Amino acid sequence: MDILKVLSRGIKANPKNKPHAAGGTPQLPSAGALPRPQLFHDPVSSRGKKRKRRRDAQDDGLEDQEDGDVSDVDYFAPKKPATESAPPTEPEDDAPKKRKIKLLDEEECRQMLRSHRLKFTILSGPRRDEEVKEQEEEEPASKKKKQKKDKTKNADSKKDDKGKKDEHKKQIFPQPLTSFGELRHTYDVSAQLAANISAQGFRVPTEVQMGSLPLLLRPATALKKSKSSAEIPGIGNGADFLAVAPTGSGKTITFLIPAIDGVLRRRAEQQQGTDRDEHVLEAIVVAPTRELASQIVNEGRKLAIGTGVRVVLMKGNLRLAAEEVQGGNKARDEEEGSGGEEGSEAEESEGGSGDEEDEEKEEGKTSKDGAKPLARVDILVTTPKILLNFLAGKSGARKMLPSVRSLILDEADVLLDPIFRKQTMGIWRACTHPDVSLHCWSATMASNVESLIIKHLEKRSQRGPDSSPRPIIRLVVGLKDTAVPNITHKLIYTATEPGKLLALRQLLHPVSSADSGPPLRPPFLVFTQTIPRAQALHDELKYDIPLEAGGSARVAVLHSSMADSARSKIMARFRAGEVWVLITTDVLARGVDFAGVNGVVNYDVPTSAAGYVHRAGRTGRAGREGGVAVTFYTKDDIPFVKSVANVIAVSEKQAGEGGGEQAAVQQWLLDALPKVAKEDKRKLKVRGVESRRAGGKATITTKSSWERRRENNRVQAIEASKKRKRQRREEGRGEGGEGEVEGESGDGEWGGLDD
Ligand SMILES: Nc1ncnc2c1ncn2[C@@H]1O[C@H](COP(=O)(O)OP(=O)(O)OP(=O)(O)O)[C@@H](O)[C@H]1O
Repeated sequence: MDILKVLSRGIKANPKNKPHAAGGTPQLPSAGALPRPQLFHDPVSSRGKKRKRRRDAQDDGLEDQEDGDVSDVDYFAPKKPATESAPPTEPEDDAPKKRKIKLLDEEECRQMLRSHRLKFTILSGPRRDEEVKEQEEEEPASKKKKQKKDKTKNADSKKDDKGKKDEHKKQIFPQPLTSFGELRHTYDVSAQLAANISAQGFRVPTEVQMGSLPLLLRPATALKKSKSSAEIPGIGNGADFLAVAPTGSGKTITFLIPAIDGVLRRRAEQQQGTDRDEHVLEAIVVAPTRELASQIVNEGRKLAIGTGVRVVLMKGNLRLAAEEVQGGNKARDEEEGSGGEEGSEAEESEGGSGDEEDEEKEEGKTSKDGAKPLARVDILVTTPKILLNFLAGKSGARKMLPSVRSLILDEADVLLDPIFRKQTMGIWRACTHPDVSLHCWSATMASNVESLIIKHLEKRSQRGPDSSPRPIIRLVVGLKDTAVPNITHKLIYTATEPGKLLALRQLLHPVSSADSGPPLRPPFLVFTQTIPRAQALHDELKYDIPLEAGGSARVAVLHSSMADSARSKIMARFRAGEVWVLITTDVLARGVDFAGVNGVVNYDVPTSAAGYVHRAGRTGRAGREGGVAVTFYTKDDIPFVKSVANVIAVSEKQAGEGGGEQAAVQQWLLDALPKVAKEDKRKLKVRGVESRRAGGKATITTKSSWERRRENNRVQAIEASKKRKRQRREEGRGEGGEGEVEGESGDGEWGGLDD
């Protein structure tokens, strides 16, 4: 069925839209035939060396397939849930045999990393011996200075800190992963894990995979050819890691592969005759919403098929192996953060509250059933609060998770934002293994969040002699972190709210609206600021799809105050292509991967630049081109639209389309938009545009307030006229039936207009 044709509801076909008008199979842009998962591949001419294409990589046949036809890939197929019992895709014996691969020298690494816009920086780390000496010599002097000048104390220590950090901020050039085949040959991952990765059908690693996997799997091998790495103390113990990479760039498998590999390796080291039934909780992945957590579990299970590694979603009734300690950490909790202080709207917008309510209900069941057997878990995936509830324990006792070696924060910036900070820090503190590593992932990372991570990691590394010192390494993919370079952006001004709804309808019926922006083809996501607005928009749009095309079932709404089961059903229907227009709040803005989504509509402007990046990033996944993000703004948004306009301008620049007539954001607009004060930005992030909060202009309708008032007056006038008629009739009856006609004119009907 031609979706576009049906949606156009019989309007004459625009000859410009030939393929669809002709009734041909629609080529849905985001499901296009040539997904290039790599976003950047610049020619690098510096230092006169050209990138060599290695023989070994060609042998794997992976690079050669990069440009192959993948039109057979069905992006609308529902995501297959991974089941534990599924047979291994490739038995160990049939897995590719290991081959030795020559490592690139440092200059080759540098060239290749630069060409893919990968930048590794050491943010902090243990000092070299000579540095420690130097610092000790300086210390007494700086102490005196501190006592002397109380006022300048903070400024001085900040300067010192900055100096120290800068000293350590050096770049490194680890081996890039040029093909997935290298995981087995060079980085020694298990044959089964390698087979599971290959079964996913990925052909080339994305940039974040290219950069991170060698370093996270085998840091010693990844840095073997790097002369500068000899000067990085502690690198042999691995690294705490921060990765900032574009939306849809495959971060999920990038953190899951090392987590699964870590479990398998330790098993192999500890018990030679591996007992597959013994499970020790080794890694925790924290994600902000239930939808994202379930998706990660599903991805993890696909990678873990046949390895014996159990990837489990945290539930309220799950009992984990934990160590109980007396006395709470209340004081520290309070000191750490202001969890929840930002108010319910912010929690809703990030999916905090709704999930947690459901989880709390489940938790109720747990407490009655204390004797449940321990869950068999190697890798736990959780939202913050449900795990924290488990850890909180009763009567002052607090549970710790000493076996956890790796804490992974997906969407780390939001997990360390005040909304979730207290909960996330609580989980981090419960991971008491001296060598626990922290890996943070996101498409956006504000500098204050990065500083917070560094501060806590540094504090932690000073804890005691048991912990092995290691550096903190940051990887940034791309020129700037706040961009979505591979999609088309549109910023559309409508003077009023009703105008916005009309414009959205035109996008739904693109044939009739040649100049209302790019045609949007279903499926697409529509984001609103609040739950009431999402519901109201759903009410407005649900009858827009004709019955013969599926009618109201094609439009759905999903938000955090819905029951968990309803949310899951809608997710499944959207993934299966049954729902074409999904109206939602920021609960689906982060992490959720719908491969076939062609467009994103910001019906309400996102409340921050990061918010825009994540929403827009729901389309154009894995480098697919053709995705469109349309953002509407009205008068009310003008004070806040600059951050979104900036992201669009940067995205176009990264894509090499900056400036010119075609740019979605012209320079004059950037210049004209007012700058937002810091305090207003903060308020906007927390509360959104004030007038759209419930009680303000939460209602969504095509009618202007003037029209609505006129309609209301008309109804009242008709009522009044009828009443008068009745009265006169009664009076006439009393006075002999005179005067019935007089006064029955339209005067009454229009009389209410001036009130
Ligand atoms: N090497 C690859 N080649 C092609 N597709 C890939 C590759 N790696 C991952 N993918 C696919 O890319 C899509 C996006 O991946 P993923 O959800 O991990 O992105 P992400 O970086 O976490 O995005 P976000 O920042 O939005 O959370 C998924 O459908 C995944 O299966």
